[in-house]
Amino acid sequence: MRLEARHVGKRYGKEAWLFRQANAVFRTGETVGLLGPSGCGKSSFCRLLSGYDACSEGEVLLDGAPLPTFGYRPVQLIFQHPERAVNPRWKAGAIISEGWQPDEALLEQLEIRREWLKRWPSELSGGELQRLCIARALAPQTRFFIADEMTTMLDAITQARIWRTVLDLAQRRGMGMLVVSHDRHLIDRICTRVIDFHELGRDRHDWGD
Ligand SMILES: Nc1ncnc2c1ncn2[C@@H]1O[C@H](COP(=O)(O)OP(=O)(O)OP(=O)(O)O)[C@@H](O)[C@H]1O
Repeated sequence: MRLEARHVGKRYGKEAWLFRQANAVFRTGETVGLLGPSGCGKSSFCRLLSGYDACSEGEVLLDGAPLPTFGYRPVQLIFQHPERAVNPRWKAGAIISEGWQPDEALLEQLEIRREWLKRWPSELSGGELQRLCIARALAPQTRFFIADEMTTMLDAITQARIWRTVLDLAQRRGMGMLVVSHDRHLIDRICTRVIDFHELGRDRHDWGD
């Protein structure tokens, strides 16, 4: 499968364009790293790619067709801030099984404890909540998995364990991965290709506001 950003641009309200004419193609089976300085628009780009936000111009295509607007999302995004990705009025057990029922083995690999499932999001740490979000996003229908600073809030050992689990699943299922991180060491270790956000094929001279 192929996920494509075609002449994509984003601006918030009447603010200046954050980026324009961004082009990129991602394929299932590859793990791509996305690098760029803080504030350049990487998270915004990921939200467009996963269908969580609308492009101000251009389009995102999955095998040549627009992303589905209902049902389970084939392009899953793990946000940098998990507390913004969950419904605070749902208990963890309902959150995790929103799109599918993760199996015991996955919960164990992500070190998710059963008792967390009875708690409200506000009763969980950022790292615990992030692991629930990761499990929620790993349904068999996920074709692309976008990790936006996914493990920043976790300790090194938990980070390594989670990446091993996610990468192993990605390989077995032939998922496509897009990894956004300021950790160059992580990107170099796990990615098959690295792209610089500023090199997504846009011409800064033609922006205009
Ligand atoms: N919903 C929004 N409304 C208005 N401005 C926004 C919104 N989301 C992001 N921005 C602005 O867009 C710019 C880019 O933010 P974004 O989070 O996409 O960058 P980033 O490259 O992911 O940064 P970082 O590496 O620090 O996470 C920032 O100036 C941010 O304040």
